[in-house]
Amino acid sequence: MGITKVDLRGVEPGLPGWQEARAAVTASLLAHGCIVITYDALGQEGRQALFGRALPELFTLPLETKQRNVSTMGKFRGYLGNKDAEVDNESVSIDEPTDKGSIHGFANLFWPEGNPEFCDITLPFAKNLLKLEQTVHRMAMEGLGVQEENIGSHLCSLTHTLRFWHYGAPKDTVNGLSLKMHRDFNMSTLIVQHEVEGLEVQAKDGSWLSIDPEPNTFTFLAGELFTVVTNGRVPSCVHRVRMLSNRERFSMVFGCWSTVGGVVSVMDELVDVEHPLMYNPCRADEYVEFLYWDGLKHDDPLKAFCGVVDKGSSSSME
Ligand SMILES: O=C(O)CCC(=O)C(=O)O
Ligand SMILES: [Fe+2]
Repeated sequence: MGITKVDLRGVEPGLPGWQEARAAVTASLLAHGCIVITYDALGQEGRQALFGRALPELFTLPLETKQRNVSTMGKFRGYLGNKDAEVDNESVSIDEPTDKGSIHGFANLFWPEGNPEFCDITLPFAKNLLKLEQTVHRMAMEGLGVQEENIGSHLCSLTHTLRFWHYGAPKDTVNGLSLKMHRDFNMSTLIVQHEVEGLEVQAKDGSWLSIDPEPNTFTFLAGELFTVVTNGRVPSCVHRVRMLSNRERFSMVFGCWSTVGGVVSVMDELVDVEHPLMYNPCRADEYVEFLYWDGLKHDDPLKAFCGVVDKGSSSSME
């Protein structure tokens, strides 16, 4: 059994096909925190321009140039590099990629004469990914019974990044592990693969499912903040990158975050007698700091950070 794949091309609220697609999206997110989607976000030419030209060019630039990619929005937002570790991967990221100025600012770091092709492709691509992300969030919220006005304010409270990854041919030639297993600590992620396999997600029974790098497919992963807003109903997806063919790989990741300093809370409708409140309101930037300093001390860092303490199990404290 693999992760469900759903075709969201032309699927809009109120049109035929919305309810069936919503049921499939909600069921897969509840089961795995993951869904694979067919969507028109990047045509063949755009795919070739980004994966075939811009990213290979960018990642062959000197390290000092790539390290100019810094973010004012918090830890883990700019250049990330692991080239000296047991894995060979690095990435750069654009804050607010649906803004033309952000994309130009990013391109100018690497192509001082500008790169109109990169900018002209990336802006509409990021806008398409934003629309897809909003569709998936809306489907999950509707599927769980959240009211329209709360869905609207949730969608308005989000910010975005577009991260580009490069993985060298795996150093670990037996297992091909190129990015360690992890949960994303943001709200959600849409992953775009190209030609080279790698993304694997963990099913509930602990087995690993690989996601084919088919063109026009996008993998939506719920992050830990999605678990908070859904009161624990949607698990954050555990995933990793494992490349069994001896090739380099590029991928693109559209990340969704709460606003910097914004408070993330469980949605009212998702707390009831059967589903008592699981998480206290929390700030994502504080969670990132917590993970950075204390994350490794805990099996479930999210619970340690903002989980509601079960009063029944605290009797030894009385
Ligand atoms: O490159 C990929 O497919 C996955 C990247 C990833 O897991 C991440 O950016 O958090
Ligand atoms: Fe990830």
